Amino acid sequence: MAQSAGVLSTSQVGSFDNKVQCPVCRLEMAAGQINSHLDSCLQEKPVGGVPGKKRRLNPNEKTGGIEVNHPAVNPLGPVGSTFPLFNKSRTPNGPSECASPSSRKQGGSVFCAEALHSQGDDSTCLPQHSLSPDAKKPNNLSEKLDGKPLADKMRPTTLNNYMGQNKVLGENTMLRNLLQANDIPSIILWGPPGCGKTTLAHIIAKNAQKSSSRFVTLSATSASTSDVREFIKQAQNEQRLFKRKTILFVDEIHRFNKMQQDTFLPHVECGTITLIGATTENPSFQVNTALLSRCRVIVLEKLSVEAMETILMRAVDSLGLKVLKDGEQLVGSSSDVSETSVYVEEKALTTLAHLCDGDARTGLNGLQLSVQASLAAEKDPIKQGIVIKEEHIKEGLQRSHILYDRAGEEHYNCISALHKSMRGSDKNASLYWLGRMLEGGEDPLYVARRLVRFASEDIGLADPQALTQAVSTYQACHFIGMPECDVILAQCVMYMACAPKSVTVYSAYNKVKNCLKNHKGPLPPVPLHLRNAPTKLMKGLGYGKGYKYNPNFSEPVEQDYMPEEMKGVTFV
Ligand SMILES: Nc1ncnc2c1ncn2[C@@H]1O[C@H](COP(=O)(O)OP(=O)(O)OP(=O)(O)O)[C@@H](O)[C@H]1O
Ligand SMILES: [Zn+2]
Repeated sequence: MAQSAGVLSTSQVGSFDNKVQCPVCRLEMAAGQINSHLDSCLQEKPVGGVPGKKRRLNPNEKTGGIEVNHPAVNPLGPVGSTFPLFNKSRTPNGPSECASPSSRKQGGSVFCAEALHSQGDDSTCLPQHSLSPDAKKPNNLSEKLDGKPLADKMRPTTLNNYMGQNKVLGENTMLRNLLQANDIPSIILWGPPGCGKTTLAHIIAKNAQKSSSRFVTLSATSASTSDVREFIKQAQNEQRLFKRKTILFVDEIHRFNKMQQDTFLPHVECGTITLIGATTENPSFQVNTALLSRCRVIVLEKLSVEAMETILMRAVDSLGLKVLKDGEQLVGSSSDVSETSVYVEEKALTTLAHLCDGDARTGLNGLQLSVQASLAAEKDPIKQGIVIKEEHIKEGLQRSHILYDRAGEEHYNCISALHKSMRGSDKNASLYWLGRMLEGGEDPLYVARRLVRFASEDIGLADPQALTQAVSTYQACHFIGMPECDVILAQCVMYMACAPKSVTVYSAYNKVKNCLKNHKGPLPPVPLHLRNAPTKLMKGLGYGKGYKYNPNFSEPVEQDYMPEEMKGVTFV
């Protein structure tokens, strides 16, 4: 029997004395009322129950930490919809004023109708339409560059335009097979910034949309535990009322505290929620083990230079830029130069692909900035074509994007490289790694703390002064901060690299720790003669008895300091 979108069968509604929540306005009501409520609720949703007052549709409307990607403003269209039912009634099927028959234009942004993307390739659609809020003026470059960052506009919506990551997404890989079978397990995407974690999550979600799953984004940085509970309640309702699964995308999942992660657990387990987490941090340290064991970890890699070149070329095409091959000159071939042409040197693109270190966001936004800067600098663009050169690209890449991820793996990799270079007494390498961290925005105190540790661990008694140097460095950095403290750290790093090294203390103390760890049975008591005897009772018990106070003896004193059973054990 045909059923209208808003009507639920009795079996979906469940028992009449059950309380359910309306998936549209989230009002709680008796299950028996939901059908009639939905009919009116879907017509028009009043704000706070005031009839007649329309609810505004905000772009990327936020409810606490829960981001409801609204199809009216999301280029992904219905994929991002939290309440597809509601949206269905609001967005009539069929084309509207966009140039492409399968695209719709709403709320100032144009996006492709589901139908086109789900056929496969989105390349026909994305470059033409999604670059500009006004698709009618595709030739106006600066308009194309307005609004959202280029990287966002270029976000692929199908696997066809998703570059690289062949190890996990190539033919016959587990993930691709699961994607094709539309059988998505809970996964954690682990990879460096801008390698396509969020993009992949969206592609997966879009795929799942075909089986009418719901896709919700939750930001681990802003969602509170009550947001999480609220979200789970909704997911349960969706499951109960519409038999609809919820795919939850949690960016930066490592930022969720253990309690928040725990809240998800049972719901991931029972299948109410399919979790897609993204993290730049090693999940084995940062994600709750119980949650980790219920998710597959997919490791994404930095994008290769070739993949980056393809991504950049796609952006160049969509912006309508022309590529100036190596050796080609603009001047002299004036017949080719049309009035408003903007050219980009092939060499400049290659440089960009190398410089962005596998981070597509940095690459695309670097391209955007350099194009914008060149346009702004050109006084008389009508006369001649504009050429974007390698140096423009280099300027476009901000210094802070020196390929250093302060919070992630890079942070640990670099500090480890610094430590090892100093240990190897390589001044140059030590300074280099220091520079990589500081110029990348590392906290100077983090480096200084490591120097303090190094002074003792690797230099130790070979030059006890090193510890003083390191502590002074820490304090100096604390007083003056960056950028002035950079040279202080450099001085100390040089000192450490050049200092003589000794690990005698470090390894002796390790032996002590091991000895204690491996001790079987109760630890031996402290010998009575070494105990202090502040009270009569203790004295009576023999505390301190027979202790030889060394200054009282002119000769070296023979006395045991180790417990009886440890006699003769040495660490140094
Ligand atoms: N594999 C890819 N193929 C094509 N474009 C990509 C790819 N990866 C990233 N991009 C582009 O880079 C942009 C940023 O990527 P995305 O948001 O997926 O990165 P991320 O890995 O989630 O990074 P972060 O950890 O910083 O959030 C996308 O909008 C898209 O334009
Ligand atoms: Zn309602």
